[in-house]
Amino acid sequence: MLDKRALRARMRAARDAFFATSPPPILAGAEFTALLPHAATVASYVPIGSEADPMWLARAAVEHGCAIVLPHVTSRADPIRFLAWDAEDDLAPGPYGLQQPHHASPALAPDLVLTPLVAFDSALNRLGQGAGHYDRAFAEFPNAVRIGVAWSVQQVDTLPADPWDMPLHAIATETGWITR
Ligand SMILES: Nc1nc2c(c(=O)[nH]1)N(C=O)[C@@H](CNc1ccc(C(=O)N[C@@H](CCC(=O)O)C(=O)O)cc1)CN2
Ligand SMILES: Nc1ncnc2c1ncn2[C@@H]1O[C@H](COP(=O)(O)OP(=O)(O)OP(=O)(O)O)[C@@H](O)[C@H]1O
Repeated sequence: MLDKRALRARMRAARDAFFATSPPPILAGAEFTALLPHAATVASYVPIGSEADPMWLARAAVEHGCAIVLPHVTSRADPIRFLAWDAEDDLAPGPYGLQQPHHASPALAPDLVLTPLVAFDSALNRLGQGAGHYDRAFAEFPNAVRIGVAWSVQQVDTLPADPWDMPLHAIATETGWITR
Protein backbone atom coordinates (compact mmCIF):
# COMPACT_ATOMS: atom_id res chain seq x y z
CA MET A 1 0.00 0.00 0.00
CA LEU A 2 1.28 3.47 -0.86
CA ASP A 3 2.06 5.67 2.11
CA LYS A 4 -0.03 8.76 2.80
CA ARG A 5 2.44 11.21 1.30
CA ALA A 6 2.77 9.38 -2.01
CA LEU A 7 -0.99 8.90 -2.18
CA ARG A 8 -1.58 12.60 -1.53
CA ALA A 9 0.68 13.59 -4.44
CA ARG A 10 -0.96 11.07 -6.79
CA MET A 11 -4.51 11.99 -5.80
CA ARG A 12 -3.92 15.77 -5.97
CA ALA A 13 -2.68 15.23 -9.54
CA ALA A 14 -5.77 13.11 -10.37
CA ARG A 15 -8.03 15.79 -8.85
CA ASP A 16 -6.32 18.55 -10.87
CA ALA A 17 -6.72 16.56 -14.11
CA PHE A 18 -10.41 15.86 -13.44
CA PHE A 19 -11.11 19.49 -12.48
CA ALA A 20 -9.61 20.61 -15.81
CA THR A 21 -12.47 18.75 -17.58
CA SER A 22 -15.04 21.16 -15.98
CA PRO A 23 -17.01 18.57 -13.99
CA PRO A 24 -20.69 19.14 -13.17
CA PRO A 25 -21.63 20.72 -9.81
CA ILE A 26 -22.16 18.68 -6.66
CA LEU A 27 -25.85 19.18 -5.92
CA ALA A 28 -27.80 18.84 -2.68
CA GLY A 29 -29.77 15.60 -3.01
CA ALA A 30 -32.57 14.28 -0.81
CA GLU A 31 -30.12 12.31 1.38
CA PHE A 32 -28.30 15.53 2.22
CA THR A 33 -31.33 17.76 2.80
CA ALA A 34 -32.79 15.07 5.11
CA LEU A 35 -29.88 15.79 7.50
CA LEU A 36 -30.55 19.52 7.76
CA PRO A 37 -33.39 19.48 10.32
CA HIS A 38 -30.86 17.99 12.75
CA ALA A 39 -28.13 20.54 11.97
CA ALA A 40 -28.53 24.06 13.39
CA THR A 41 -24.93 24.90 12.43
CA VAL A 42 -23.28 23.62 9.25
CA ALA A 43 -19.56 23.96 8.56
CA SER A 44 -18.80 24.60 4.89
CA TYR A 45 -15.49 25.62 3.26
CA VAL A 46 -14.23 27.78 0.41
CA PRO A 47 -12.50 25.48 -2.09
CA ILE A 48 -8.88 26.00 -3.10
CA GLY A 49 -7.43 24.81 -6.40
CA SER A 50 -9.19 21.73 -7.75
CA GLU A 51 -11.15 20.90 -4.58
CA ALA A 52 -14.81 19.98 -4.94
CA ASP A 53 -17.07 22.99 -4.31
CA PRO A 54 -19.67 22.51 -1.53
CA MET A 55 -21.57 25.67 -2.62
CA TRP A 56 -24.88 23.96 -3.46
CA LEU A 57 -24.86 22.00 -0.22
CA ALA A 58 -24.13 25.18 1.76
CA ARG A 59 -26.89 27.04 -0.10
CA ALA A 60 -29.37 24.28 0.73
CA ALA A 61 -28.34 24.62 4.38
CA VAL A 62 -28.87 28.41 4.29
CA GLU A 63 -32.30 27.95 2.67
CA HIS A 64 -33.17 25.54 5.44
CA GLY A 65 -32.24 28.18 8.04
CA CYS A 66 -28.94 26.65 9.22
CA ALA A 67 -26.15 28.95 10.44
CA ILE A 68 -22.95 28.63 8.36
CA VAL A 69 -19.46 28.47 9.80
CA LEU A 70 -16.19 28.30 7.85
CA PRO A 71 -12.81 26.96 9.00
CA HIS A 72 -10.26 29.53 10.13
CA VAL A 73 -6.63 28.45 10.23
CA THR A 74 -3.71 30.45 11.61
CA SER A 75 -0.89 27.89 11.23
CA ARG A 76 -0.23 24.22 10.48
CA ALA A 77 0.27 23.49 14.21
CA ASP A 78 -2.77 25.30 15.59
CA PRO A 79 -6.24 23.74 15.49
CA ILE A 80 -8.84 25.23 13.13
CA ARG A 81 -11.78 27.16 14.55
CA PHE A 82 -15.19 27.21 12.89
CA LEU A 83 -16.23 30.89 12.67
CA ALA A 84 -19.70 32.24 11.84
CA TRP A 85 -20.13 33.56 8.32
CA ASP A 86 -23.02 35.24 6.45
CA ALA A 87 -23.23 35.60 2.68
CA GLU A 88 -22.88 39.40 3.09
CA ASP A 89 -19.63 39.09 5.09
CA ASP A 90 -16.30 39.69 3.37
CA LEU A 91 -13.70 36.93 3.45
CA ALA A 92 -10.07 37.62 4.26
CA PRO A 93 -7.01 35.93 2.73
CA GLY A 94 -5.37 33.33 4.98
CA PRO A 95 -2.53 30.80 4.70
CA TYR A 96 -2.42 28.27 1.82
CA GLY A 97 -4.43 30.66 -0.41
CA LEU A 98 -7.52 30.17 1.77
CA GLN A 99 -10.39 32.67 2.01
CA GLN A 100 -11.58 32.81 5.62
CA PRO A 101 -14.02 34.65 7.91
CA HIS A 102 -12.69 37.58 9.95
CA HIS A 103 -10.70 36.17 12.88
CA ALA A 104 -12.94 37.98 15.40
CA SER A 105 -16.12 36.37 14.04
CA PRO A 106 -17.72 34.18 16.77
CA ALA A 107 -16.78 30.49 16.95
CA LEU A 108 -19.71 28.02 16.87
CA ALA A 109 -19.81 24.25 17.36
CA PRO A 110 -20.83 22.58 14.06
CA ASP A 111 -23.57 19.92 13.97
CA LEU A 112 -22.59 18.88 10.43
CA VAL A 113 -19.19 19.31 8.79
CA LEU A 114 -18.83 19.53 5.00
CA THR A 115 -15.29 18.24 4.69
CA PRO A 116 -12.73 18.78 1.92
CA LEU A 117 -10.48 15.83 1.16
CA VAL A 118 -7.72 14.56 -1.06
CA ALA A 119 -8.91 10.92 -1.25
CA PHE A 120 -11.50 8.56 0.27
CA ASP A 121 -12.08 4.80 0.27
CA SER A 122 -15.13 2.54 0.32
CA ALA A 123 -15.06 2.41 4.15
CA LEU A 124 -15.30 6.24 3.98
CA ASN A 125 -11.86 6.76 5.46
CA ARG A 126 -10.50 10.15 4.47
CA LEU A 127 -7.09 11.42 3.43
CA GLY A 128 -6.67 15.18 3.95
CA GLN A 129 -3.90 17.75 3.60
CA GLY A 130 -1.77 16.07 6.25
CA ALA A 131 -1.89 18.82 8.89
CA GLY A 132 -4.52 16.94 10.92
CA HIS A 133 -6.79 20.01 11.00
CA TYR A 134 -10.02 18.10 10.29
CA ASP A 135 -8.88 15.03 12.24
CA ARG A 136 -8.52 17.26 15.29
CA ALA A 137 -11.83 19.04 14.62
CA PHE A 138 -13.61 15.66 14.43
CA ALA A 139 -12.09 14.71 17.79
CA GLU A 140 -13.26 18.04 19.27
CA PHE A 141 -16.82 17.66 17.88
CA PRO A 142 -17.37 13.86 17.92
CA ASN A 143 -21.16 14.21 17.59
CA ALA A 144 -21.04 16.28 14.40
CA VAL A 145 -22.13 14.52 11.21
CA ARG A 146 -19.08 14.23 8.94
CA ILE A 147 -19.93 14.64 5.24
CA GLY A 148 -17.11 14.48 2.69
CA VAL A 149 -17.39 16.56 -0.50
CA ALA A 150 -15.36 15.12 -3.35
CA TRP A 151 -15.06 14.35 -7.03
CA SER A 152 -15.80 10.69 -7.82
CA VAL A 153 -12.21 10.23 -9.12
CA GLN A 154 -10.91 10.80 -5.57
CA GLN A 155 -12.08 7.31 -4.52
CA VAL A 156 -9.42 4.63 -3.95
CA ASP A 157 -9.81 0.98 -2.87
CA THR A 158 -8.24 1.24 0.58
CA LEU A 159 -6.58 4.05 2.48
CA PRO A 160 -4.02 3.49 5.22
CA ALA A 161 -5.98 4.35 8.39
CA ASP A 162 -4.25 5.74 11.47
CA PRO A 163 -5.70 5.29 14.98
CA TRP A 164 -6.93 8.92 15.09
CA ASP A 165 -8.77 8.75 11.74
CA MET A 166 -12.55 9.05 12.15
CA PRO A 167 -14.41 7.82 9.06
CA LEU A 168 -16.93 10.01 7.29
CA HIS A 169 -20.67 9.25 7.54
CA ALA A 170 -21.28 9.92 3.83
CA ILE A 171 -19.75 11.60 0.79
CA ALA A 172 -21.42 13.88 -1.76
CA THR A 173 -19.92 13.61 -5.26
CA GLU A 174 -20.92 14.86 -8.72
CA THR A 175 -22.28 11.35 -9.46
CA GLY A 176 -24.25 10.93 -6.24
CA TRP A 177 -24.31 10.15 -2.54
CA ILE A 178 -22.04 7.46 -1.07
CA THR A 179 -22.69 5.79 2.30
CA ARG A 180 -21.26 2.72 3.95
N1 LIG B 1 -10.73 24.61 1.19
C1 LIG B 1 -10.14 24.13 2.26
N2 LIG B 1 -10.18 24.79 3.41
C2 LIG B 1 -9.55 24.28 4.50
C3 LIG B 1 -8.86 23.06 4.47
C4 LIG B 1 -8.85 22.35 3.22
O1 LIG B 1 -8.31 21.26 3.06
N3 LIG B 1 -9.50 22.92 2.16
N4 LIG B 1 -8.21 22.59 5.60
C5 LIG B 1 -7.88 21.25 5.80
O2 LIG B 1 -7.19 20.88 6.69
C6 LIG B 1 -7.90 23.55 6.66
C7 LIG B 1 -6.66 24.34 6.26
N5 LIG B 1 -5.52 23.51 6.34
C8 LIG B 1 -4.61 23.26 5.34
C9 LIG B 1 -3.49 22.56 5.69
C10 LIG B 1 -2.52 22.27 4.76
C11 LIG B 1 -2.69 22.69 3.44
C12 LIG B 1 -1.62 22.34 2.46
O3 LIG B 1 -0.65 21.72 2.80
N6 LIG B 1 -1.77 22.71 1.17
C13 LIG B 1 -0.79 22.37 0.14
C14 LIG B 1 -1.36 22.46 -1.26
C15 LIG B 1 -2.43 21.47 -1.48
C16 LIG B 1 -2.84 21.28 -2.92
O4 LIG B 1 -2.03 21.44 -3.84
O5 LIG B 1 -4.03 20.91 -3.11
C17 LIG B 1 0.39 23.26 0.20
O6 LIG B 1 0.23 24.45 0.54
O7 LIG B 1 1.48 22.78 -0.14
C18 LIG B 1 -3.85 23.37 3.08
C19 LIG B 1 -4.81 23.67 4.04
C20 LIG B 1 -9.08 24.46 6.86
N7 LIG B 1 -9.57 25.03 5.63
N1 LIG C 1 -7.22 14.06 17.44
C1 LIG C 1 -5.98 14.52 17.20
N2 LIG C 1 -5.32 15.24 18.15
C2 LIG C 1 -4.06 15.70 17.90
N3 LIG C 1 -3.38 15.47 16.78
C3 LIG C 1 -3.97 14.78 15.80
C4 LIG C 1 -5.31 14.27 15.97
N4 LIG C 1 -5.65 13.63 14.83
C5 LIG C 1 -4.58 13.73 14.01
N5 LIG C 1 -3.58 14.40 14.57
C6 LIG C 1 -2.26 14.69 13.95
O1 LIG C 1 -2.42 15.24 12.66
C7 LIG C 1 -1.35 14.81 11.80
C8 LIG C 1 -1.84 14.55 10.38
O2 LIG C 1 -2.65 13.41 10.33
P1 LIG C 1 -3.05 12.74 8.91
O3 LIG C 1 -1.84 12.51 8.06
O4 LIG C 1 -3.93 11.58 9.21
O5 LIG C 1 -3.90 13.92 8.26
P2 LIG C 1 -4.97 13.85 7.10
O6 LIG C 1 -5.59 12.50 7.00
O7 LIG C 1 -4.33 14.32 5.87
O8 LIG C 1 -6.12 14.82 7.57
P3 LIG C 1 -6.30 16.37 7.73
O9 LIG C 1 -7.11 16.88 6.61
O10 LIG C 1 -7.09 16.42 8.98
O11 LIG C 1 -4.97 17.03 7.71
C9 LIG C 1 -0.72 13.63 12.46
O12 LIG C 1 0.61 13.98 12.76
C10 LIG C 1 -1.51 13.39 13.73
O13 LIG C 1 -0.67 13.11 14.81
